Amino acid sequence: MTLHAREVVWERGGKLIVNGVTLEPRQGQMVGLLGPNGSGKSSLLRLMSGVRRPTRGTVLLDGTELSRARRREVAKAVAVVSQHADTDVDITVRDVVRLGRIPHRGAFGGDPGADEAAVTAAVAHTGLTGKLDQLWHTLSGGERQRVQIARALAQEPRELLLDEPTNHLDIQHQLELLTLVARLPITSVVALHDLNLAAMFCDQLVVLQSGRVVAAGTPSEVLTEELIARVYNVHARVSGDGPDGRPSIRFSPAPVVESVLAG
Ligand SMILES: Nc1ncnc2c1ncn2[C@@H]1O[C@H](COP(=O)(O)OP(=O)(O)OP(=O)(O)O)[C@@H](O)[C@H]1O
Repeated sequence: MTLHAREVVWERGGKLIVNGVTLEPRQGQMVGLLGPNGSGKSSLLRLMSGVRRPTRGTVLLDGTELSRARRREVAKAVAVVSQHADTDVDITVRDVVRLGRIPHRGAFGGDPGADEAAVTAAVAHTGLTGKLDQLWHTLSGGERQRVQIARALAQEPRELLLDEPTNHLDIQHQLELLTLVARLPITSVVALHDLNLAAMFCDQLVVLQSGRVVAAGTPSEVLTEELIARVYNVHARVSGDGPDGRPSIRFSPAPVVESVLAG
């Protein structure tokens, strides 16, 4: 069993932002959530993490509706890395990563040895060992993103929800992060904009458009020239010469409108 969304609908201001989405990742898989800006990826992740409740449909954790599950059990099982984590408080990298251990603390405290081991491993995996005492607000955008990922890893979740985790990272850290997530023995759902990274790392892809699933399957099944043209409105060449024969996508520049060039 794992974290499943069944026919979820989320309505705001009379608009169906998520419109009947079913997402049932298999245990241990990495599922890429694709779609243009505003297609509902972040909203769906918020429904799956329990931050928002669906208007209709259900999100199930091990078969129990998320809203009925015990908060601590959800917090232990599901870790979230959202796009816009920020704080003005003077807090160090170590403090932020330690926040991931809160769900593991019972009424009589947790296991300090296990907490420290989880924090140390998470920090090492994300290449932050030298930065433990640095203040959060002095970090670069990419370093902050890695700290949030370290916090999620320190939580030792079974399910990991990541909203565009690579958007501030340089190419080395993008590849390292997705390699790490792909190798973790947990289920992950990752919203991504980079179709080549999605093709390279994900087991399954789900494509949203206007809140609906318009394609789902393996990267080779989903990432076709026809789908990319239809959903993203761009021309692309797709070949099978990515790593392990996965799709590799080469985009054509967009046609430029003369009036834009004229300023
Ligand atoms: N609380 C809200 N109230 C009203 N509209 C909302 C709310 N949250 C999101 N939306 C709208 O829902 C749509 C989907 O937003 P969402 O952030 O889920 O898209 P996304 O696919 O993650 O986009 P991006 O790729 O740009 O991050 C957008 O049009 C957004 O303006």
